Amino acid sequence: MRGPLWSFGLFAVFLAVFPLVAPDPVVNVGVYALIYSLAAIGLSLLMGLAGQVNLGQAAFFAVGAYTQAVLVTRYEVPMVPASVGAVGMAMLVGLLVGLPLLRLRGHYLALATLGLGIIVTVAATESEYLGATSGIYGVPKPEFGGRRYDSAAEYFWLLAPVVLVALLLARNIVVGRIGRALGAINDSEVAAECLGADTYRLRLQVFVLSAGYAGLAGVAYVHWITVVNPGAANFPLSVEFLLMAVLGGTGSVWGAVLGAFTVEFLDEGLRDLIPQIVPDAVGEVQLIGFGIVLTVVILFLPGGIYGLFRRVSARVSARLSARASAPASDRPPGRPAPGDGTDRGAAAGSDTRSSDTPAGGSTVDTADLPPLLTRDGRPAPGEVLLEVDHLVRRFGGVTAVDDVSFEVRAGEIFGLIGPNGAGKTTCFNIVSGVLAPSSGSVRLHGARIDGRKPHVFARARATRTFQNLQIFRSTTVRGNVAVGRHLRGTAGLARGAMVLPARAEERAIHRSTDDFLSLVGLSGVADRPAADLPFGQQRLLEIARALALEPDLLLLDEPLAGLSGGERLDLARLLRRLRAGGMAIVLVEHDVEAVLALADRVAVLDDGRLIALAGPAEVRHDPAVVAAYLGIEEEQAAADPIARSVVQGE
Ligand SMILES: Nc1ncnc2c1ncn2[C@@H]1O[C@H](COP(=O)(O)OP(=O)(O)OP(=O)(O)O)[C@@H](O)[C@H]1O
Repeated sequence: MRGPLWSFGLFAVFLAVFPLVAPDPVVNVGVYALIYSLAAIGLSLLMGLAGQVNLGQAAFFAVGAYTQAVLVTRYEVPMVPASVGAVGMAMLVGLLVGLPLLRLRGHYLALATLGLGIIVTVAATESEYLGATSGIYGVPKPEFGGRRYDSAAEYFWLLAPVVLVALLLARNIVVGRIGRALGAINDSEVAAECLGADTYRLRLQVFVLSAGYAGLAGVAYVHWITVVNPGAANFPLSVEFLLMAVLGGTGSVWGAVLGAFTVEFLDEGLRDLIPQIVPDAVGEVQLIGFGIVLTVVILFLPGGIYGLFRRVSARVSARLSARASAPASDRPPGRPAPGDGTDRGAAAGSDTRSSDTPAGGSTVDTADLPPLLTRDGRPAPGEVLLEVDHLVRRFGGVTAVDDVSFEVRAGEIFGLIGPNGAGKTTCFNIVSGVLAPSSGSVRLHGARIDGRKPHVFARARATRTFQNLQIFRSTTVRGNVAVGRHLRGTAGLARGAMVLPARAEERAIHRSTDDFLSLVGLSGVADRPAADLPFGQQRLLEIARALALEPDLLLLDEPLAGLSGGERLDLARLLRRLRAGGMAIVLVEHDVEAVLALADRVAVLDDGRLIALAGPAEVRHDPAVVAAYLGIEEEQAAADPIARSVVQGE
């Protein structure tokens, strides 16, 4: 989807040369391909980035074309300011449609946009002002500097820079902060939200932008054919845009352009070919052949033409680099120990203010462990950060959380334990906004957050990891951590599209990802696809990604599960250093001994109810806890490696 910048240069050369070498009828098809590619780029952004399907892209195309035609012919507005108005109108309609619909899940947007196409077609047909079925005639060919762009070659050259710029802006959005967040949402909406990505807002922005691209295509269209009629909004054209995006490869801005050229030339070729095979073939019969070819291509090229190109080039470059690095390939990637403080991760902690105040009421001596990720403005250790008050959550007849109350203070590790099905994860889900409570409240930094979305939780400097891993599988290890930096960046759609203003921020994000990866010992695999990591490393990656948010409150759901012995010890040490830095950590963990060794206070849930809340020593001997767990033995504690390491102050 990203595509190197040199490919823009290559494409620019192609666009410059094409009208010189191609015969006029072919250039004419090329003009349509360029016009439609603008609408397809918008659709591709919407489908690939926002994961939404629009079956009425032609409606926005028609809104752009009609607005341009009205402004130019009825009000004599010059072409360029009129274009701004036309694109703005398409975006406004996109905003009005998207505002209610993007709140809904499922395929409502696709259905509603299908309806929008019909509404625009009928409205244009019935409106005398818009010329009814005949449409609006007499839109002039563009004229700049006394030159009229009325031949196919001239119009092609006029459009080429517009398409190039549109392509470049779309590409910048894809590779920047907004594209990264939307890609993460497609992989795991809940995880992206918990890192601060506001799904609704981001999808709405892309939908409006996509409508703007279609509006621009409408402007280019109406100045080429000099007339617009209700057919501009019809369903077959929307399907054609859809085919361009899918055939080229959804989510790839390059794919949209490839798709537009392929569909237009296929269309043209089939128009000539099919009458030779079926002599009386007209209109729709020709389209059957068109449909068959497309179906075959889609069946055998699920990633579209651009996907095929990427797969082939990835295979070739993998072979070349394997050949080049054959002698050194046996070396394992460098992998510093998690939280050992000797790599760049130490810098992430050491360049912030040092803290000499360990957790209030800590049972563990952390004086020997340098604090990590301290930050100015964080509540002082011991101050209440999270207040959970009489929380209840029912699922039908099951009360998963039953009147649970507790507080978590800055600078403490708070254990939340209980047998299977006790309600621990449900508690996490409510606190982090993934679920709304049936009753009760959650306050963070004193403000109520229950029932709000997870991105609100993240904005309040809190985040979480997941019992069932929620890795962003379509990106690299580093890409995952970069999403964790979403709220530490500010580049929106507009600034992200102009790559230069956002460049400094992107560089800073890139650099900081190394710091967070080194905290969990994953620097050596930073550029590997996240999906390729073994389970334990994926768990560590989720922790690094959560730390990238620099939270005041961190909820960890079974962080030790799947880790090797060494990794568990390293993670335990990392958590103690984070606590020393003033972070509050809530730990849900089945390894009870590890929790009792690490935590300052422990809450025990059983069957949704809070049966104990005290220091680890008291919890260990609490009769209700002992009954729930069928006994917690002292010998077990002595044998537990994390417990031993804590006692020894390692
Ligand atoms: N979405 C849901 N729909 C229906 N029941 C649910 C749902 N989520 C949780 N539950 C039920 O709520 C109860 C508590 O589940 P929860 O996952 O919170 O427990 P837990 O303590 O995290 O368990 P474990 O340690 O096994 O992960 C269980 O009985 C579970 O079946």
